[in-house]
Amino acid sequence: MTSAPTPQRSGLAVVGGGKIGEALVSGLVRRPGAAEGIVVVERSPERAAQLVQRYGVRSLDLAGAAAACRVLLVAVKPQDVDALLALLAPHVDPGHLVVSVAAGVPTARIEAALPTGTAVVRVMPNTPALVDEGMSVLSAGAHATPEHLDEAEALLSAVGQVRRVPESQQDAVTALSGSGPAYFFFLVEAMIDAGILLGLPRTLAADLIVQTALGAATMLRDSGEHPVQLREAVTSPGGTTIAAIRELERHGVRAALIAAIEAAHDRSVELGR
Ligand SMILES: NC(=O)C1=CN([C@@H]2O[C@H](COP(=O)(O)OP(=O)(O)OC[C@H]3O[C@@H](n4cnc5c(N)ncnc54)[C@H](O)[C@@H]3O)[C@@H](O)[C@H]2O)C=CC1
Ligand SMILES: O=C(O)[C@@H]1CCC=N1
Repeated sequence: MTSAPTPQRSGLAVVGGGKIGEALVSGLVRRPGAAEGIVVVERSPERAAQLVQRYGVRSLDLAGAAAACRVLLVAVKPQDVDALLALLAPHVDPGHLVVSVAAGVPTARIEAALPTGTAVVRVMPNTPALVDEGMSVLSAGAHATPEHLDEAEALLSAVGQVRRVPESQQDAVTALSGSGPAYFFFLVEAMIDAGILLGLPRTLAADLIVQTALGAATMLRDSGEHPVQLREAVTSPGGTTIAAIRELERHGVRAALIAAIEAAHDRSVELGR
């Protein structure tokens, strides 16, 4: 008996057009001609219409998207993944690659809900994909080949950097780079508040801090120096910076950051159960 031929498809379906779904779509459509190959599947019709209007992508239901697209990118909340996979499973065949960005959810749980042998790649992206400065970290499921990983990497490298890790490291990755942008935004927000306390206009305080964050991030990336060296270069003997650093240490900011990131890791593990 010969099995039915696997359909040849191209294209990407983003299932779940929320915050990260939009960040990925917005970056991916910047490639010339890409928008016509991108489909969104969104539970909310209003949200679907918004994404179609903003990015020129198509909106289809799950069956239509699975028929049209090779890569099915699952971007719903971890709590909604099981319900979604139950709806998706009847439409998945060996010609598909399923990519999940759901925090914490192991590839084994996704594979168990889909036809036996389905190729699954777990990815932790982050929202700076919106500006092509994303950090996406990939892990292969049991049936994903190096070619599947290459395919997922090619997709995500359009919106920033890509790394590969064993899946056992994904909860830590989620806590660092997945949630990471929020920590920096929080820090920036607090620093702007400090400017307000010191009597600066809010717009000036924001301009000073955003440019300082950008400059510091660029130095971290490009100087080849360790963060400690860069911080020491700012910290003049008997000066202003050491007065601030002493307060940061006195308030346990280093320990607070470590504890916060550990809490994010633990929540990722919990979401995966
Ligand atoms: N927001 C972020 O920075 C990141 C989020 N993630 C992961 O991405 C996933 C989505 O997160 P967000 O975008 O923040 O959530 P969100 O709540 O903004 O978006 C989820 C979207 O999925 C849609 N949806 C739910 N069930 C659906 C279904 N059955 N069919 C079609 N659409 C459906 C919802 O209407 C909503 O628009 C989560 O699993 C999260 O762990 C991963 C990395 C970063
Ligand atoms: O907060 C969350 O659960 C998601 C996963 C990583 C970033 N946002």
